[in-house]
Amino acid sequence: MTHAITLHDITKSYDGFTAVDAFSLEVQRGTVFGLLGPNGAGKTTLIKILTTLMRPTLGDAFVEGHSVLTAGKEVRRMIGVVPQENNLDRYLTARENLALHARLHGMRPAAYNPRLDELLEMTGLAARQHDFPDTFSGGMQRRLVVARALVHEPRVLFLDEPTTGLDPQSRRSLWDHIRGLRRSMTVFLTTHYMDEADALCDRIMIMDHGKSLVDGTATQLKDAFSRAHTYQVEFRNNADRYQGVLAGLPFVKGVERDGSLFQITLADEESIKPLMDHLSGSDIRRICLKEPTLEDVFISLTGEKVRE
Ligand SMILES: Nc1ncnc2c1ncn2[C@@H]1O[C@H](COP(=O)(O)OP(=O)(O)OP(=O)(O)O)[C@@H](O)[C@H]1O
Repeated sequence: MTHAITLHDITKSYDGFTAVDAFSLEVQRGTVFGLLGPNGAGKTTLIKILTTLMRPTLGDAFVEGHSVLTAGKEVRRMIGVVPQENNLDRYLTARENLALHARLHGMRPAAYNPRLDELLEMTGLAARQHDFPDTFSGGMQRRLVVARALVHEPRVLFLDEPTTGLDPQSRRSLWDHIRGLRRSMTVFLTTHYMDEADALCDRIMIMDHGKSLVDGTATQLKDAFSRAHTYQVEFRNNADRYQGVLAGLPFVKGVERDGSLFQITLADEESIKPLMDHLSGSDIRRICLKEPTLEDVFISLTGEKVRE
C-alpha cells in the first residue's frame, strides 16, 4: 500500500445541504498534500471525517489502511491533528500540555520524556517549556500545538489552516518545521494561502462546493491555467490616452489599470505583434509577460479572491 489516505465517494450532508459531494482522493505516503478552497468549500468537513470527529453520510475513507467507519481507534492512533484553533490547556505548562497528550495515548514517562525533550528542542520552545501557553506569542502557541500533535509519532499529520493569523516570520518558521517532516510522515493540510501551498505541497487540490476542481503540482497547475497572453505595460506618461485605445482593440480581451501600469490580456499569442504596432512611438517604461501565480489558478477556477 503506497497511499496513506484514501477517500471513496465521500458525501457529507447537513440537513439536506451537501457540504462534500462524492469526493474521492488518494494521497501518496510521505508527501505533503494541500487542500485549497474558498470559505465553505468543504475542507474542514473533510478533515473532520478523516480524523474521525464526524461520520460521512455516504462513502468510506481510510487512513493507513484503517477505515474511519469501522476502525476509528486505529485511525486515531495513526494521526496527529492541528485544528484551526489553538486548543491548548491554559492551566498546564507547555511541557505538561505535551505530557498530558502522551498519557492520553497510553505512553509512559520513560518513553515520552525523551520525546518531549526532542520536540521542545525542535520547535524552539525548550527554554519556555515550564511557562503557560497564555504567555506565548501566536507563533509559539501554534508550534506547541504542532509539537503536541507529534508526541505519539503519528504516521499522518493533519493541519487545518496552520498559519492563519501568524506574522510572516512565524509562518516561515512553521513552514520550516513542516518541511522537516516531509518523507518521515504524510502531511495533509488545508490553507487559504497560495504561497503556503506553493512553498510546502508536493501536490495541491483546489476544491469548491464539496468537489475537487483540479489537482497537481504547483507547477502543473500554473502551467495548465497560465494566462500566457497577459502582459504588463507601464507608460512613462499620457497613460490616460491609452486606456480607451487598448480596450477598443479587437484582439484585446481585457484591460486592468493601476495608475500608469496596465495589465493587458490578449486573445492569443499572435496578438502581441499588432499590440506592439499600436503602441509603437509611445513612451513605454517597461513591458513584460505576466508570470502566472497559484492565485491566478485559484481565481480562474473559483471566481473568488483568496481570503486574507
Ligand atoms: N455543523 C454544520 N451544520 C450545518 N452546516 C455546516 C456545518 N458545518 C459546516 N457546514 C457547512 O458546510 C459547508 C462546508 O463547510 P466547511 O467548514 O467544511 O468549509 P471550509 O472549506 O473548511 O471553510 P473555511 O475555509 O471557512 O474553514 C459550509 O457551507 C458550511 O456552512
